[in-house]
Amino acid sequence: ADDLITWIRRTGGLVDLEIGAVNDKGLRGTKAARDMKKDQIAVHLPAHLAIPLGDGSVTPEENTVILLRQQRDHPEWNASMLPYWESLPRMGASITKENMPQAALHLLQDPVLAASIVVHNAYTKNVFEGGKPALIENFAQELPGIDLQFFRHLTSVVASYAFLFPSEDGVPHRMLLPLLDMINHANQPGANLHIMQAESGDIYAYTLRDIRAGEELKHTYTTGIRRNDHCIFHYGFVQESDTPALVEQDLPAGNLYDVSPYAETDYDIGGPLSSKAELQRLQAVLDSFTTTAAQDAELLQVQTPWWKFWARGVPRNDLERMFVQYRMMRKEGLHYVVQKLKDALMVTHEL
Ligand SMILES: C[S@@+](CC[C@H](N)C(=O)[O-])C[C@H]1O[C@@H](n2cnc3c(N)ncnc32)[C@H](O)[C@@H]1O
Repeated sequence: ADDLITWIRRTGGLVDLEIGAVNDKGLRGTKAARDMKKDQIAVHLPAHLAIPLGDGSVTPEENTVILLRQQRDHPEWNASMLPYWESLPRMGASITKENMPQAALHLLQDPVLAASIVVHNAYTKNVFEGGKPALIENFAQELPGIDLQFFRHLTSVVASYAFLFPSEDGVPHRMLLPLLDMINHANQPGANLHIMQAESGDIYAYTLRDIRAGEELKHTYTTGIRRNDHCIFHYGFVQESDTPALVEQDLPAGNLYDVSPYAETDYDIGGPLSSKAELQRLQAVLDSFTTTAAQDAELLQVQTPWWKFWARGVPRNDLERMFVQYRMMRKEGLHYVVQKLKDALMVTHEL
């Protein structure tokens, strides 16, 4: 952390934050080093430290090939970026759709999300094996030393660490941004930082409100991850929310790639989704699970006796616990909305 911060300062940047563990699981993130006022600059990253990748439509696999070629073709630049490469997560520490282990996917109790992860895993492998000849025909020949496992890992990092910014030509473009990619995500209104690119190309992270020393700094990632199915798929984590929330695919017109135009408030009395048909649809989703939210909560209890580890369905590591937590929170969201709908339909005498 110190090397990275020193390097950025030495190369013309400004850093006014700390890097460290931000929760009891040791998640790495950033914190305010002192009390900060609204509109203060926490990081100024000079344009020359940004690593440009493809435009917004380019896949993480293609961006990874772009990055590997850049490293190979510009050895001096590659060496100068060493503090950044060293700050990136080691193999096994970044888990997303590109490299998520498949054996435990059934714990999600979400066949659509599980299948999409399997398909994406296969796509990454296919690119590595030359299935997209226009991109790269033979990894071993062109980029010796890069095996499938490393390609999956780097693609996962590129997918979950790159930033997407609007540009003057109207085509958004992606970049890797040292240090700024250590800042974790929060949905609005939980974020306290905003990251933007100035006309000069320099990038700034500035405070959205007053922040106390030691508070974690968070910004809202530009890849939409408001809901947990998107969050697991693209970033490999789940977010807790104050009120139980639905996942994207449980909302009409929502799926893993599209954001639904609806939200929980649309189930309020008189709202566009306040109907008996919606109640039946959501109740059917809830009834389709093989465990209840309460049973899931029990499985997640930390003091699981060792002998229960061998019982079927008990999560045995952080990834498995996250999968169980995902399905538990999904059910809680469904319960919450089903109850809300029942109340609304009682009032309007539709139930
Ligand atoms: C751009 S990185 C952020 C820095 C990262 N925590 C690290 O140690 O390098 C994105 C990754 O951080 C983790 N992450 C980001 N926001 C999070 C949050 N609110 N809760 C838990 N993990 C989060 C996820 O693993 C995600 O894929």
